[in-house]
Amino acid sequence: MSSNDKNITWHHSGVSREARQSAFGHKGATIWLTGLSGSGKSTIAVELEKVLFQKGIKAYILDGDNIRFGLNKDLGFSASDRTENIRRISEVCRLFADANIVCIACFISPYVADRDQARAIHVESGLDFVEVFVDSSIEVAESRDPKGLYQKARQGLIKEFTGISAPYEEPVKPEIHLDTGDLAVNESVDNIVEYLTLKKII
Ligand SMILES: Nc1ncnc2c1ncn2[C@@H]1O[C@H](COP(=O)(O)OS(=O)(=O)O)[C@@H](OP(=O)(O)O)[C@H]1O
Ligand SMILES: Nc1ncnc2c1ncn2[C@@H]1O[C@H](COP(=O)(O)OP(=O)(O)O)[C@@H](O)[C@H]1O
Repeated sequence: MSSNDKNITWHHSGVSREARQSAFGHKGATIWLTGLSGSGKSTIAVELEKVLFQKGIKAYILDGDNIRFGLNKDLGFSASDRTENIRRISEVCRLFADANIVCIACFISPYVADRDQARAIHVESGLDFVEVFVDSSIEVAESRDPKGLYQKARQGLIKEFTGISAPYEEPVKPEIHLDTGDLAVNESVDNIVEYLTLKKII
């Protein structure tokens, strides 16, 4: 069903993107962190948000666990629920980026097609989308196990757990690839900040 079949109309803002960029002194964008549970997405996001904030850049984290407390509390971890989770999040990220915020999205987002769709809706709106592969081996992620979830998954207490009993499709061509088994948190953050600077997003 097209939008017109539903009798809905797109309303345009009276404030241009250029005016927002000029007022904020930087662009909006979505930094999309993808990786296994325990790979370091949230840890890197928190440090990145602090660094950006200290530079006067408007940044905000959207994190998988948090979003699942509210907006997506109706969704579980089946493949179709994960796809719907990422679809909704992608739309929210687009709104943040359009509002000229640097939106830091931390979601396992295990499927290439879902991440490609997230990228596509940004590109069609003329917004930057930076895919960051937060890469650690399953062994490293499991040894960290900050929430004890791998242990529960191994015991069969959590079904469809990513990396154990559900798939993770690695990014094909991410803008940034961080090996968190090798890089310290501040080095990962520096990598992202350097990229944003190079691309004149900040
Ligand atoms: N079955 C299963 N598989 C993976 N993760 C699980 C599962 N059940 C609960 N959790 C917790 O949910 C967090 C992942 O949510 P996401 O919204 O990022 O997942 S997804 O992108 O829809 O795959 C994930 O957060 P992170 O550890 O920060 O990645 C877990 O805390
Ligand atoms: N180099 C590193 N980069 C990121 N996290 C690391 C690193 N080394 C150890 N850790 C630890 O690994 C855990 C990663 O957990 P978290 O950030 O919640 O991952 P995710 O959000 O991907 O599930 C944290 O306890 C963090 O302190």
